[in-house]
Amino acid sequence: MDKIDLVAHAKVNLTLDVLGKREDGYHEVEMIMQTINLHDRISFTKIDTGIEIISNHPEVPIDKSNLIYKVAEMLFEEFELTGGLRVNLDKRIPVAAGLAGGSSNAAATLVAINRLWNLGLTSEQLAKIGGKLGADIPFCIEGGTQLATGIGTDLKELPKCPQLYLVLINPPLSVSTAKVYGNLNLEQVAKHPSTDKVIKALQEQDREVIINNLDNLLENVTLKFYPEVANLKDKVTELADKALMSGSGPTILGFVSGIKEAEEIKNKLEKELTREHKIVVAKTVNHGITEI
Ligand SMILES: C[C@](O)(CO)[C@H](O)COP(=O)(O)OP(=O)(O)OC[C@H]1O[C@@H](n2ccc(N)nc2=O)[C@H](O)[C@@H]1O
Ligand SMILES: Nc1ncnc2c1ncn2[C@@H]1O[C@H](COP(=O)(O)OP(=O)(O)OP(=O)(O)O)[C@@H](O)[C@H]1O
Repeated sequence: MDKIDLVAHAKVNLTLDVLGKREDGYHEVEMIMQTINLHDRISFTKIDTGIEIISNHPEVPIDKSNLIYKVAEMLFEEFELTGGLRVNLDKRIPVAAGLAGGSSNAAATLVAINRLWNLGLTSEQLAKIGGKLGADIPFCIEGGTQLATGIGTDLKELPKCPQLYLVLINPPLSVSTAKVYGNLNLEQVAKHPSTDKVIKALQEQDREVIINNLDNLLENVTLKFYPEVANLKDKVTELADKALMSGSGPTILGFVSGIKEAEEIKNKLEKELTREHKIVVAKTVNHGITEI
């Protein structure tokens, strides 16, 4: 096999709790991660030599700083692979949005190289390698609905989430995940997410309880530093059943009961917000990286 085409999905955090800070600067988290249908398409082709990235998105680096490149380079060295790799990235997931776009691309690269070079690695082994390059990468491989603990790389499969519909609003600003974690003062946090309640609701397939308990502790930092994100959340709160920030932000998610409601909010916000806002209707899916 010389070529493989993969779909790399975005993720949202249904809950995101931070339990403490570790000595290495990273934070202990507890979060329920969920894959959504918004995705990039990536084509991987074996070539004679080198790692080449072609992308349709001006904000995505195509040099060594691309997570795709980092994963490929790491695997080529670790497994002494011969030949090279050309990667054609059709980017649809907004960049630096809190949707794990780069991490998902990295997860796809692990899956692609494993298949193209017949490495025979299991998903768990790929996740372990991916975790060295980014905390969200292991989740993106299998995706679905999972509980992530440790720095986000210890994963436990949860009951599948009942289908949720949402509208994503990505405002035109980049948020640094490191800056958000770096400015978190846990002593000032009044309330932590009810992760256990959401896990129980997943077991009982109770959509209403899930929606009512969606919660992200990092909103304490991002909404404070970026008032425009706080305003956007207020706006979405008025329109959707529940508004929530994704990851470290700045994307705001509006959860609704169906696709029609999501489309209505999208149409309304497209008239009210500047054209630089990316607005996408999405739904939850139960799988991670998939072959086209
Ligand atoms: C915010 C989330 O996206 C939620 O899923 C993740 O917790 C972060 O995942 P990520 O972007 O893949 O994170 P990484 O690329 O590994 O780390 C980026 C930066 O975030 C901070 N970081 C990340 C994860 C973690 N558990 N504690 C942290 O303090 C560190 O400063 C790190 O330098
Ligand atoms: N394949 C990639 N796709 C998108 N961005 C990438 C990629 N590789 C490296 N980057 C860099 O990573 C930065 C963060 O982009 P990304 O879309 O992964 O953020 P994110 O969705 O906030 O991630 P997370 O939710 O995991 O914190 C970008 O500004 C970009 O320079």
